[in-house]
Amino acid sequence: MSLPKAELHLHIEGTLEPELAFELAARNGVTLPYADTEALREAYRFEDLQSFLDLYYELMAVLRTEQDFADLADAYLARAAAQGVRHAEIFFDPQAHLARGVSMGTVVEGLWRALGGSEARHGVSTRLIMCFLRDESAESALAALEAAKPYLDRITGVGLDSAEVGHPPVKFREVYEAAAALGLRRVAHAGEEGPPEYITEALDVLGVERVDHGLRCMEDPALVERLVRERIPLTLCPLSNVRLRAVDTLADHPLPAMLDAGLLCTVNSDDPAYFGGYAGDNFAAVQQTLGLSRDRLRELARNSFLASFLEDDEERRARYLAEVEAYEFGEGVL
Ligand SMILES: Nc1ncnc2[nH]cnc12
Ligand SMILES: [Zn+2]
Repeated sequence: MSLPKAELHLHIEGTLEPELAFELAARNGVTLPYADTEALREAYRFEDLQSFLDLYYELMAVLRTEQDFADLADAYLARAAAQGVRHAEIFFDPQAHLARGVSMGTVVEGLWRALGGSEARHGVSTRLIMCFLRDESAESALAALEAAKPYLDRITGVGLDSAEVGHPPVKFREVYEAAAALGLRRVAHAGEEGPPEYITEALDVLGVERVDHGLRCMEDPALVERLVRERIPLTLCPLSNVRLRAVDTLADHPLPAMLDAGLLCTVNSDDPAYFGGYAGDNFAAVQQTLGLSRDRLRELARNSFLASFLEDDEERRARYLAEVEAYEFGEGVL
């Protein structure tokens, strides 16, 4: 058995494994500019966030039908379940699909085909969070929010992702106000490549309840103190940080210092098909390389459920938390 955990920072488009990419390309008559899965994997050497995003958006061309999105999400849920994920709050990037002529309905209905059966098939409860692309305009984000209105019973919240530097949270003030008025929960990527000020702005201007990454808060002690005091969860993604060079090596990752500072940290996979591992792989990597104790690992698992949007199902949250406390570390994968 694996350590029970919630995954709170996961881009469903970032779970597209090379094998599925080629299968969907064949199914949809799309030609990929790579000879085979090996050649594609060769392209997974990133300099920074942008070099990853270029490939991430390019490969989305294979996602065209409801069934494609269902197959993508079902494959993720199977992998996540095998690594102890009991609850997943899943990001998707509607603007990247709308721009290719794929409708919001196709995306949401397709994802829902997998998410709706996830508890029965995989034992994983789910939530869906639509992200705005911060390198696109606020008007484009508002149009995506408008297109999502018929599907709001399936969408728990909004997020903000894509190229961070030069696109501060304040650009999306009105969009987040509109999302809040619709009853949506709010999160945003901040402090991955961008400065600590973006984290403060996401909290103060966008009203986010959780910060995705938030790594660079460590450059500002007053901000760390505030995040600790207000119990703001951070969804860290250690293997992503190494692959996108937010840290030099995993051994340099500030996770232990962040936990020592009292921050409410969680460990997640971000875009596991591209960054070398799913949720359990990220836990195993930080255990092995950063030497986290079992108490720390249990704390990370506990935090993941505390930080999750399970307010509408506190009974379930309590059950998951009890599973974390009862977990016995052994030979199994984390
Ligand atoms: N790590 C990341 N940062 C920003 N945008 C993303 N979109 C997918 N993965 C992302
Ligand atoms: Zn992310």
